[in-house]
Amino acid sequence: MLKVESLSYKIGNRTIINGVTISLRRGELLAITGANGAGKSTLISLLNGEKTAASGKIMLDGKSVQDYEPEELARKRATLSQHNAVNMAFSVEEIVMMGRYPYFTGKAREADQIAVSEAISVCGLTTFAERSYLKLSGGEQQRVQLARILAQLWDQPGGLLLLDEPIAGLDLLYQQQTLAIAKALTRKGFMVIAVLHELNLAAQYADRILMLKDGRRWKDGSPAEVLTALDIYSVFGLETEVVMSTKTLTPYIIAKEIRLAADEFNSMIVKEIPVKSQVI
Ligand SMILES: Nc1ncnc2c1ncn2[C@@H]1O[C@H](COP(=O)(O)OP(=O)(O)OP(=O)(O)O)[C@@H](O)[C@H]1O
Repeated sequence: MLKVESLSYKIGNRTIINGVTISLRRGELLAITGANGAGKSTLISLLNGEKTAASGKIMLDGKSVQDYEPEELARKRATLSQHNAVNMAFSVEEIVMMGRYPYFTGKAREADQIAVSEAISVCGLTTFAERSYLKLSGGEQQRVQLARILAQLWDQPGGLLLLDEPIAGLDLLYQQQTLAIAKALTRKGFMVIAVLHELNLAAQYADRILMLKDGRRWKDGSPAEVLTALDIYSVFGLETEVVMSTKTLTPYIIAKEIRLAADEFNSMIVKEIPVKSQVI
């Protein structure tokens, strides 16, 4: 179980995350959503230990994350980040094997090889295994990174997967496939937290949604509780129509088209921005 209590984070005088509380049980998928700059990635960085909170507590399976040995934590918690800088020509298999580094020193064991090959196949990458990571498309690289973190927690049901925009840049099939994998993992007992901008996919796959606004919890609950037209307008400033699917009982969001008349468009252009002249 993950228990996050009153987490706050500041940069200078600005509070980026303000008293966020999360409670997540094994087998649950929580989607975090909110406008650009709301603090979603910062919250993921606090949860994965990349950033340190100014105040608050993060408890994983009854123990503060600060009290874990780094390797023990790496076997319980894995993160798919938005930015994965790889500069060397590793193969797909080698990148996925990096997920197993917390388990061995020197030579990978048979269990590590199995975890890597199974994670690769779940992510539909079997035919890519030998290819150079650097020569893959952005979406393909994203799938390799997903396979890497799956390999990391492969034999650790109950582990926590933190996914920061896991479907950004993926095609229609792999968006669904990625969230289906996340959902299937929750059925095995994993906990998943995924930052998602696509509200309809969040409604389709998440058990709960945490909506953030300006670093604070705006609302937390089932997709039907959180994704109301009023809440979406309050958080994103966008008018939508929310239709309830009678089959799945999940909300479906249809954004109202924003039509800009010529004069409205022109009024958005700020004229006479002072341009710094170059002194030669
Ligand atoms: N290093 C930094 N210095 C100053 N401000 C920062 C820094 N990193 C993040 N911020 C600010 O913190 C706020 C939250 O950023 P964060 O990346 O967490 O937002 P987000 O909700 O993930 O946004 P997006 O949907 O655009 O990815 C933003 O206003 C951002 O400008």
